[in-house]
Amino acid sequence: MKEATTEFFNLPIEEKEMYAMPPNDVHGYGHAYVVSEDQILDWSDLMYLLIYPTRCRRLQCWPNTPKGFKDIIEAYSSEVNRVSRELLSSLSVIMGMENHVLLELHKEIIQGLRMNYYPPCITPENVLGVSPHSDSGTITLLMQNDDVCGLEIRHNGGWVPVVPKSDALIVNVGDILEIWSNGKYKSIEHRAVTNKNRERISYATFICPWDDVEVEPLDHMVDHENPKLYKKVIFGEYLRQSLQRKMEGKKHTLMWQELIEYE
Ligand SMILES: O=C(O)CCC(=O)C(=O)O
Ligand SMILES: [Fe+2]
Repeated sequence: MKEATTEFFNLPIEEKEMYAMPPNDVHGYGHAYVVSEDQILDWSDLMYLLIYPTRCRRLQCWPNTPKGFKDIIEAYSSEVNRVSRELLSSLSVIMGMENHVLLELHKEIIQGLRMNYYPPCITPENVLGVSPHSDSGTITLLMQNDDVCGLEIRHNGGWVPVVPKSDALIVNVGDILEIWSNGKYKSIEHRAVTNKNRERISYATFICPWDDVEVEPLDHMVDHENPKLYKKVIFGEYLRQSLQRKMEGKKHTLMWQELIEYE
């Protein structure tokens, strides 16, 4: 997976543009969160593919080069899908439910793969690879290069690097798990910084509920001491709203909390 993806991003731009993301779309090769002509873009390219359910795939966006890349993506993603189902099952138990509950709440898992490519940057202090944000789904499973740092998480008002470990996936809590758990598990604010000498690639698999799933704090996570903190959202609408905004850390989740206070 790592070799094939590196080869893909190192192809001439004309070849990568054969898979270009259409305007107002998220599939294919391009750039995330482009919301205005005059914004400063993040120092990265990406390739986004919807993997599951298979009937939703846009196969014309799946790269033909390098040879066999499609099969590699398929094999990698089906293993990550297996791991994510195990994680949802354990999380259900940790949250005091039967092991199938979180998976069922998704109706059908939507799984997306975002491959982020960060070229070296001669002035890394002036740009970000990815601006601060939290992921919108339930959980994210992230693989990164073994030997190039870049990912940082927000902790105590500062940024802490997540040092790569070979053969390890990083699991991020996303906004939907934050809502279901009524804020017990907070989605993690994170960003990626760039590097002067080395390119870096990361592979983020987003696990999300089906588009029309209504998400709100689970009944048993709300009680006298833990009043309901989030209002109900429809996942698809929530996702589209967050894609239309320039990333600004976790401001969007705070916004709903305010909404509920004023309701
Ligand atoms: O490159 C990274 O480590 C982070 C990527 C990321 O946050 C994302 O794709 O949502
Ligand atoms: Fe992210």
